[in-house]
Amino acid sequence: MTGRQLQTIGIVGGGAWGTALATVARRAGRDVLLWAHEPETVAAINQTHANPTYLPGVDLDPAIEATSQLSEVATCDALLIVSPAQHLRDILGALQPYTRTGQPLVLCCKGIEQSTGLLMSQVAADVMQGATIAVLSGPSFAAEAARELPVAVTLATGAEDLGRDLSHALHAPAFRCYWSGDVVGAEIGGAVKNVYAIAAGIVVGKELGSSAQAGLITRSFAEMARFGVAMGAALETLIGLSGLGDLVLTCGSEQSRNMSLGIALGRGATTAEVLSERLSVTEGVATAQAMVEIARARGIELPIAEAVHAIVSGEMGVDAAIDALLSRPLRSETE
Ligand SMILES: NC(=O)C1=CN([C@@H]2O[C@H](COP(=O)(O)OP(=O)(O)OC[C@H]3O[C@@H](n4cnc5c(N)ncnc54)[C@H](O)[C@@H]3O)[C@@H](O)[C@H]2O)C=CC1
Ligand SMILES: O=C(CO)COP(=O)(O)O
Repeated sequence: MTGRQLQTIGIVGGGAWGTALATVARRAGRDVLLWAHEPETVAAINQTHANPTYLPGVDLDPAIEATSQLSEVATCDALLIVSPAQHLRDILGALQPYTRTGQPLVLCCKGIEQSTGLLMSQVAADVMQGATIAVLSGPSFAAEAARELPVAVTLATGAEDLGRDLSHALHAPAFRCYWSGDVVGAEIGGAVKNVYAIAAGIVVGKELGSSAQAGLITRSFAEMARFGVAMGAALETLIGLSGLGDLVLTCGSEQSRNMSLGIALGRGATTAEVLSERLSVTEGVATAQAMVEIARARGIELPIAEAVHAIVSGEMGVDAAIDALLSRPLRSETE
């Protein structure tokens, strides 16, 4: 039961996650219209009810329609914004003339804007002053959500009644949203876990063992918590689905594009080699740079994120970065 009219859901972004969220919203009983950047994705969804480029092997409900016009998708009651993080500003700028006051914009991308160091909600507030912003984040592989496997996520907004309404509007039998008032916390967890998933992949690619993997994930969470709290996140949120939950998922599965980049780096590939073979987005690369720049400016110590950035940018080799991490001075665990 929702308090406001959220029957039509517009999805802005026809990649794997946008398409998977379209299937979720449809199963939740909503009318769904998806905007995609590429005309061929729009044609495939409308004509063959599939998105073979970004979400192969999934049959879409024929009631899910696609459009190339932002003006059309903007007529929906709520909009899920599912672009890559580095394209968010341009897409919102193009969408802005068609949006309405009070229309919820649910940001589903996970990253920090590289050129400004802004979080996704801050980019949205910059482009669309006064917009009604929410964040959907948490452990959720697109292919699993689309196959109707159980998924639980965080839906964060400043207004609890909107969080509750959006959570109900997107609630499908296997898709659960838990609402939260901590927008910054929800987006920081989702953004920075991508950086640590690259590190976890390097551990696998270098065959450093299960003990190293557990140690790395735990120290990564310590960095996530230090960074997040300094940026205004609540620790409770970082311990939840959008923080620890997503860190555990993406540091533990080769399905993660970020972790699989790390595995390839650990086996000797370069970032450019791996990314040149991908159409899909690997958010941790740009976010690593944004994150270390923020951390340096604010005096937040993030040795693992620094190491990931040094490796993906080519400033340091994998072996040298591992040596540097292992030779850091000993310290109290909770410092
Ligand atoms: N795939 C997943 O399992 C999940 C992804 N996300 C997040 O969702 C966001 C989108 O990721 P995916 O849907 O996986 O994307 P994807 O990697 O499947 O596809 C790339 C997307 O980039 C778009 N794109 C490429 N060039 C563009 C341009 N110049 N302007 C605008 N868009 C352009 C494509 O149209 C496509 O939608 C990311 O921030 C990701 O972290 C969040 C949760 C799960
Ligand atoms: O965010 C995700 C799962 O929650 C997807 O992770 P990757 O982008 O690393 O594939």
